[in-house]
Amino acid sequence: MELFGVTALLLIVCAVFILATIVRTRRQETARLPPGPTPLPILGNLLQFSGKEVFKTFIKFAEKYGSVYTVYMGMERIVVLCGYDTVKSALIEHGEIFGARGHMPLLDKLSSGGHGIAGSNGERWKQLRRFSLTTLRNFGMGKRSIEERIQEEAHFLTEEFRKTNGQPVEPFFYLSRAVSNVICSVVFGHRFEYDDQRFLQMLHYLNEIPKCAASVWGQWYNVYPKVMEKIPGPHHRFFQAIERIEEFIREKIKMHQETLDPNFTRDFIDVFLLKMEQEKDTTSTEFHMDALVHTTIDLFAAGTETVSTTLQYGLLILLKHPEVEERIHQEINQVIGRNRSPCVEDRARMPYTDAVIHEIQRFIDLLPLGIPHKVTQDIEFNGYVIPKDTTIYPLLNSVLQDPKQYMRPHEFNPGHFLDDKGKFCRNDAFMPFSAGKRICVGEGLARMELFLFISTILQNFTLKSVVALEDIDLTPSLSGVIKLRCCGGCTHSERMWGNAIPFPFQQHYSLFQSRFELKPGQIGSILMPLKTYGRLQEPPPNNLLHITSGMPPLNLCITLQSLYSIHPPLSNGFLLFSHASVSPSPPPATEFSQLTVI
Ligand code: HEM
Repeated sequence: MELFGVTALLLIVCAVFILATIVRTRRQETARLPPGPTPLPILGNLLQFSGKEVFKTFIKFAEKYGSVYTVYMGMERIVVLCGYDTVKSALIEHGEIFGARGHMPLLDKLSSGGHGIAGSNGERWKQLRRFSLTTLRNFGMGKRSIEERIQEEAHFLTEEFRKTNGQPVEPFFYLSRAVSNVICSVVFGHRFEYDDQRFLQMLHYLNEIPKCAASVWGQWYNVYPKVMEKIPGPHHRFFQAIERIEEFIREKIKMHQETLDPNFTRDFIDVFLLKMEQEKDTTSTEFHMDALVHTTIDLFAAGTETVSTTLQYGLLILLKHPEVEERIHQEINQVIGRNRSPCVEDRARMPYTDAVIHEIQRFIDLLPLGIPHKVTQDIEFNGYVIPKDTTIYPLLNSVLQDPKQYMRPHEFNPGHFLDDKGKFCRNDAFMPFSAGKRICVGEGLARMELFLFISTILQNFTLKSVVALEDIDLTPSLSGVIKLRCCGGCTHSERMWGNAIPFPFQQHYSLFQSRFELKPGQIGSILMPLKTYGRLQEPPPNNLLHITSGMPPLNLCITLQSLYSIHPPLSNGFLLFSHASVSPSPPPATEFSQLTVI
């Protein structure tokens, strides 16, 4: 009995000693880490986050713990960097150490465990990034420059707008095709017709990626990937989308292999295939089939959704600020006129337009959290020690809306990029593309596209809102890793994605009533997929339901209700309230056509 008592006592002493050692080691470790909110076991600080606008919680923490702090997303330790000075110091001054890609399960899934540029590190990342930048640059200077490809596409886009003949249109529907065609032309060597079924399928799948990243489901997946893999939910659409995109890219590569001519490289894939051939005997080569597939996916995906969402959001902002749009029209009139297409050189002579585009990007703050980095070694930073391999969030939102850098950070104000003489003025805290070693590969291309598309659209059309300006809501409908802002019914669709719980029909009903009025003789179009999501393997580009005027509102609602009850929304394609109508007549010599937006 006595022996038992002594053994028990010894065990207790040992347990207390071990526990004390663990607590001491953890204290020592955490004492040197940046401060932060106290985490719970397993959950970390998750309960303190607002599901919808994660970045706002990050900003709140910064107010309490300072510009460098530690949070735990589940069990993963993350050091968050806030404000221009801190982010610049890390990504630029200590760029070598802060320049690695951090852990992000959605990205790992997209890059199939670290192939491609965005998800890789080390020698693989260096080689693939350098190769992609050089190849993109060479295409820029080649026979048919990237600028010409964008001009051509902007022309197709305005022609498409014109074809709608006064009917309302949803700009995103068109913008994503046009933008994607630019990167397709560089990567695959050709553009697609706007009604090409395969192309539309791919756009549908591409659209699932940001939607997942912006949704609560995507955020949970980023924290508990293994658990979420097993739980059903809309995030599985993302996995399916990646598989389909990968199949498509592999098909394209196969076609390229069959027709490859070493003396005439048509596009990015051709140049990569030749590089693979050159290095086929080098055992350490990074140029193999998986790298080609995933680098192509990176360019195709990153090159489509980012720019088209920026354009879509940008048009909405211009709608809300007609005085800004008017000044762009004046600048277009003075510098470009009506008889030629806008070109990149015009940008230097159009400071106001340039400032507006910068301000659009700053204001919409597309990737508020940035994309995670990690540190490649222990580093003493701002008085703290960040251990090797810690995931880093460079909070781009805190840079783009840093009150020390921008006069009125939460307002849309092109003056942020203009001096008192109206000249364009740079601001180093303009970091929508991030900064340092990992800065966006497509920055140059994206900036060219934003300028050429916006100036071409406004050279041909004026935007007109059919709702009161104060009813135009610029709040993003979803905001996780990426902010999404869609319009009209799309907002609903995005919210559905976020919550995955169907909204009661009544809400749709009131939305229709408030936003969609059919007048006699007028045709309104509602873009609506007719297949169920469950059965839907392909996007439904042509399954558009056109509801003509004269249909009694009741009928309209019954039709929608019955469709809605069987068909949960699936993408931008669902119930997209038309957003703009385009004047059918060619532009008069001195005036612009009208793009009426609801
Ligand atoms: C408005 C448009 C765009 C925005 C706001 C944007 C923003 C960003 C941001 C914030 C990053 C993360 C940088 C970091 O890790 O710190 C990034 C990375 C990247 N972007 Fe973009 N991007 C845009 C357009 C494009 C385009 C058009 C392409 C394709 C040509 C592209 C390709 C990439 C790639 C490949 C990466 C990964 C770079 C790396 O990990 O080294 N992006 N982008």
